[in-house]
Amino acid sequence: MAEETALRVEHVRKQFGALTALSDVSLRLEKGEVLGLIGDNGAGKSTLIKIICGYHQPDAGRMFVAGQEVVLRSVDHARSLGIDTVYQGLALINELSVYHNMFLNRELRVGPLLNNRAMRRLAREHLTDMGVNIPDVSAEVAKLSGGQRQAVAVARAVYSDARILLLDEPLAAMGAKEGVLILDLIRDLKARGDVSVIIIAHNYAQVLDVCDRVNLLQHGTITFDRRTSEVTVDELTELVVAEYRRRRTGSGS
Ligand SMILES: Nc1ncnc2c1ncn2[C@@H]1O[C@H](COP(=O)(O)OP(=O)(O)OP(=O)(O)O)[C@@H](O)[C@H]1O
Repeated sequence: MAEETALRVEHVRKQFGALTALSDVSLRLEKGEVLGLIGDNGAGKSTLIKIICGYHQPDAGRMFVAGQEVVLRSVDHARSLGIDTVYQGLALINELSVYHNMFLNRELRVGPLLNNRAMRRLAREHLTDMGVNIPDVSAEVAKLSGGQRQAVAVARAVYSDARILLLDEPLAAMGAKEGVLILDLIRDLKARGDVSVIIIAHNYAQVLDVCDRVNLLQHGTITFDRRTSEVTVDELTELVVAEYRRRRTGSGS
């Protein structure tokens, strides 16, 4: 059978000086799947995402992309393998237009000149394709709402042929309306079936709403892996709270 697992992480460990951020993390992401990564503050979620996107190198462990083992040297290297990340508020250049942002570092040209007309048209088409409503792609990104900015960042990552998309708290600090826009975008991606997504989120209701599976990261390892159809918000909350209580009372893990 063809390899359907988009990403496999095996026994990854990451140390920052004396601090063990990840002790032994293994996870898998199936093709077309949306995986929610949850865990308390400081559990190591961002560290894991930064390893998968090539920003940090792990101290131990292995990674496989579509069945092939990879040793990521950098974010660019990961990107060349179709792994792209969207960080909250970090992805775009505010002073540039929506379409310039979408073609950043891969501008279309006619000879030495920028082909603005083609970039505008393709940006518009692509955003419409993804169900993102941006009235004017020539507008500066600074003029967009937080949700629209996030949507443009996701669209850019997808447009760049990302096959594995890592969203680090895409819904944080967002209004209800903007949150819905991003959730819809993630649903559209899921419907396409060729992009696999890992989302870090603190809102368990949203995780259950949009993800196929959820992984809980606790004391440097994945302690819970379940299909979202088989778990409730209360169960997830209880798992995290129980761990928090254990730590506070010092009764070990
Ligand atoms: N570059 C770094 N240098 C030193 N320590 C780090 C570094 N990055 C993360 N850490 C530490 O590693 C641990 C895990 O941090 P990480 O940001 O991965 O957690 P998180 O689960 O994403 O937390 P949050 O939900 O609060 O964003 C924390 O104790 C953090 O202080």
